[in-house]
Amino acid sequence: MAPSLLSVIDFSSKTLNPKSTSWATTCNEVTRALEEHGVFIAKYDGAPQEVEDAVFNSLPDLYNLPIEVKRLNCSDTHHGYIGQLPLLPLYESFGLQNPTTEEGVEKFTKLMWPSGNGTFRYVRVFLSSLELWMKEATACTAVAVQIEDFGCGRGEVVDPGKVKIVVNVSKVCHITHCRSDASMIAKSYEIEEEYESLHKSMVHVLGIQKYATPQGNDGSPVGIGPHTDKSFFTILRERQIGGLQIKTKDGDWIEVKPSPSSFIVIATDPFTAWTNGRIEGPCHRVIMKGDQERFSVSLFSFIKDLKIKTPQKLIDEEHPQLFKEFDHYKYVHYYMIEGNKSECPIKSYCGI
Ligand SMILES: O=C(O)CCC(=O)C(=O)O
Ligand SMILES: [Fe+2]
Repeated sequence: MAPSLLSVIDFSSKTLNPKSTSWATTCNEVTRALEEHGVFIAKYDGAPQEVEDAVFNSLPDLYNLPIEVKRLNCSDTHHGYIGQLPLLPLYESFGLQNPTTEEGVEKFTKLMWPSGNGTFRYVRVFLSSLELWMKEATACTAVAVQIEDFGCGRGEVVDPGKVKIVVNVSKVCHITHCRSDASMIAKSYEIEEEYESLHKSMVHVLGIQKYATPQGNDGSPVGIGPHTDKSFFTILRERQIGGLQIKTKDGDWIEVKPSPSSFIVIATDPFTAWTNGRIEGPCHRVIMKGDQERFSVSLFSFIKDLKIKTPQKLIDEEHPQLFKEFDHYKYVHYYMIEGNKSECPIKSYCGI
């Protein structure tokens, strides 16, 4: 196992000041980390510990429900309940649709606990703090892509003036929670226009994963096997157990060390296509060790009713277009049906 070289980037609100040069530096760090490993650790203390405890403490209750109740969580977009898979005996997961809305969490809670569950509602509180941050993180990535577009390479100092409009807008979102300022971006840069429309078409699913401990001495420790994510972006939180491993471009596995107030941000297949291959979704897996079961929650974003298209500005003679535009849900469906047999499903699906 290679030592962990993953970047830890501080997103706590004090350092997120769009007027300061530290914001532009953060954007650069994000780009570099994502270009290198497709993943980074985001320090963010905006989700209060009690809320997080409430969320994770309510998860055993969810998994202790009878199997026929768990199976009530079905979905036509492959985000229902998964469990009892002979090839993945340790793994179970739920997909909670629209988790950042009150209705989404309410609907799921009623389905699982018709007479209510007072604790589970904290999921929404937890996610609203996470969602604010996620807006910043994805905006930050868009800014980073844009910086590259201005010809500023790795490690160079970025002129903050160039990223001002985008940065200000994302901060406004952070404060007001609204996106009425989109036209500002649309006027400025082509890539921002495309990013904005993607952002408007973004929906979320909360993945709630449980990994049991391996059975007996010869039980396989594989919680979930090597895969790349099919969401547009993944933000993951786990509970101090460890076990997530990321494959580097050299083929080594890096263990992601659990740490408090941290989220793991993972690029994905659709993100690879959107950035014209600049940022690749990394292969990752979960290997269980020790005798504690493991829970994790992941905020997966998806693009609905709008094709994902590489921004024109990321295509030139040096960077010819690598992917055709595609529908995100059709790609997910393709993956579930046949793409999972391919070495690189996004290339097989829409590669040029
Ligand atoms: O639980 C984890 O740490 C990873 C989960 C994961 O990779 C996924 O759900 O796609
Ligand atoms: Fe994953």
